[in-house]
Amino acid sequence: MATAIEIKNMSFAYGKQTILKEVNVKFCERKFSVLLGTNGSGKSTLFKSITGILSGYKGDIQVKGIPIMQLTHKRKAALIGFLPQFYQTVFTFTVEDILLTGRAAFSGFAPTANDRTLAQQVLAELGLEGLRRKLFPQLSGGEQQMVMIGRLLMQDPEIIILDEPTNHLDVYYQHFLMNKLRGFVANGRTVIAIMHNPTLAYQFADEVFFMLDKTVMPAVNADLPDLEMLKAVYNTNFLDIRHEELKIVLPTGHRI
Ligand SMILES: Nc1ncnc2c1ncn2[C@@H]1O[C@H](COP(=O)(O)OP(=O)(O)OP(=O)(O)O)[C@@H](O)[C@H]1O
Repeated sequence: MATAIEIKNMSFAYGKQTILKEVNVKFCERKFSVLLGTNGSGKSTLFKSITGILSGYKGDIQVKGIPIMQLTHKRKAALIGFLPQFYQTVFTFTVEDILLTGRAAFSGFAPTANDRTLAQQVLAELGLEGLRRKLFPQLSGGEQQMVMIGRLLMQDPEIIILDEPTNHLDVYYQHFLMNKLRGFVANGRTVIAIMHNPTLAYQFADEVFFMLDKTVMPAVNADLPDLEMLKAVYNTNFLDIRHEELKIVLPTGHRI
């Protein structure tokens, strides 16, 4: 299986605070990989490094064999799309404007007719047609999140990296989005996401990874919830509940 992203001997510190230590991990092409881990364990720091937002790391991060920092802006936009955990717009852009900014690396600030047609298609694909002329800052958190997913679709990168994509989404839209992400993979894209819900991770991902002790560990079996690993990561016990094909892992909430 070809590698989309490879991280070799990577370490990162904010000042004297070491966040990531000797991370070695490969994310496969055309797979849906999920990274689980506790708050503050370094997941976003890792993803910001993978996407070239943070550059102060030691070691190597390669995208399809090329060090991320050597990619031109346009090449990077064709390869990697990133949904950050936090975003803010100071300008009162409409939803359509926000979608069109997804094409900025390719069309500059002059969207083409094709870009506008694509925006219509993306709105339809995500069931957001009614939001087209609305002002982005006036949308609900979940609506904004779906529009930002749409912006990624406009960019149409080979590798989609998402930091907590189900943030703000209701339970229906969480499943809707996870199915969409599976669809992207079926269409040949690579998806890598940080998530906080182990049940959704095991339900939808091809590969599961854990952030533990400042490094990334792969799950031994992404089809079978690893209760011992979950316990080590989250410091709480988990119940493993089966309902037909569904594997539900439920934290008991008691600190060990
Ligand atoms: N810009 C920064 N300067 C200094 N420390 C930072 C900075 N950004 C993050 N940190 C610290 O680095 C650690 C890792 O943060 P990070 O955002 O990578 O965690 P995370 O695993 O994504 O957490 P969460 O699940 O809560 O989003 C935290 O202790 C955080 O306080």
